[in-house]
Amino acid sequence: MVNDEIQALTIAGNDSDGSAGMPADLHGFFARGVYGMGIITAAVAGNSYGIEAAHVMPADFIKAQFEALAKDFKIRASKTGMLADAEVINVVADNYDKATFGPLVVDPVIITKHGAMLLEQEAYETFKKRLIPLADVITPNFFEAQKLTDEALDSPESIQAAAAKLQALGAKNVMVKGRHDDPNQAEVSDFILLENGDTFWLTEKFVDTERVNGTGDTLSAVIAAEIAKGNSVEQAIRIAKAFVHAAISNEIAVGHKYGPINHWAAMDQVK
Ligand SMILES: Nc1ncnc2c1ncn2[C@@H]1O[C@H](COP(=O)(O)OP(=O)(O)OP(=O)(O)O)[C@@H](O)[C@H]1O
Ligand SMILES: Cc1ncc(COP(=O)(O)O)c(N)n1
Repeated sequence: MVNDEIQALTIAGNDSDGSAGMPADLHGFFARGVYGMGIITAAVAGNSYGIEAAHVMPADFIKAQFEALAKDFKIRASKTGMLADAEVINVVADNYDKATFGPLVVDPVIITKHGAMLLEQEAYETFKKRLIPLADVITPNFFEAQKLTDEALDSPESIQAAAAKLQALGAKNVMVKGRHDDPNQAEVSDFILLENGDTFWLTEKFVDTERVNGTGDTLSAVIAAEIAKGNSVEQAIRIAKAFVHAAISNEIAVGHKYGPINHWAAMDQVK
């Protein structure tokens, strides 16, 4: 049998409530017509109120997952999510071979919207040194871009400067996601710096909802899925932004507090 269905991989943590981490990534892959695989790095015990406990996978087990996949599949693009600590970052960087796993989208998962730390502070330098140089695309949110660049992001110019710094650290393409923590804001704008130096802003209406778990996970997964399908990085980013916006704009009633986004609606609305 020919091994030619389009295959993509997420290297991420599982969130038990399905709203974020690997489940959100796999929903994103599925919605974009790509077969999804997952190397699990950690698991969190979470629900729509927050995260209650976390467990990190042993490094040799993470390595075993890379080895198992490398023997069998033709993966066209991958993404990273929660990496937890320096040991996990090192094992991912040691085993990430682009010829086998394709271009890499790095979503620097550092802290959840609701304040749970998903990457140890001692691991930031390892993340910069080992993971950012592997990134074909990096998608920090506002807070993560500040942490990784030591820039205070308080103006469009400072956001552009932070993106340039991340590119200087080795990421080919950079998407710095805009703030969305003011209920009175009208829009959310993300800044994109491409490998060839081109830049643009992507702006959408701010959606005032608490159901935004897994937005960043889904965005980076859809970027990986679209790259796997052969789209350019710019096309992949534009599709992912439209997909996540549609998913945020159509609430679903799962959980009592901070719910997941709606991948079904996005699947119908974004072709
Ligand atoms: N309330 C909102 N209204 C409109 N767009 C939003 C809203 N929240 C997030 N976005 C958009 O969703 C995308 C994901 O960004 P976000 O900043 O939520 O990622 P993140 O914080 O990394 O997410 P996660 O914590 O799930 O990893 C971006 O394009 C962002 O502009
Ligand atoms: C395993 C895992 N990975 C990533 C997130 C980010 O999620 P959020 O959308 O809540 O910030 C999460 N909550 N859990």
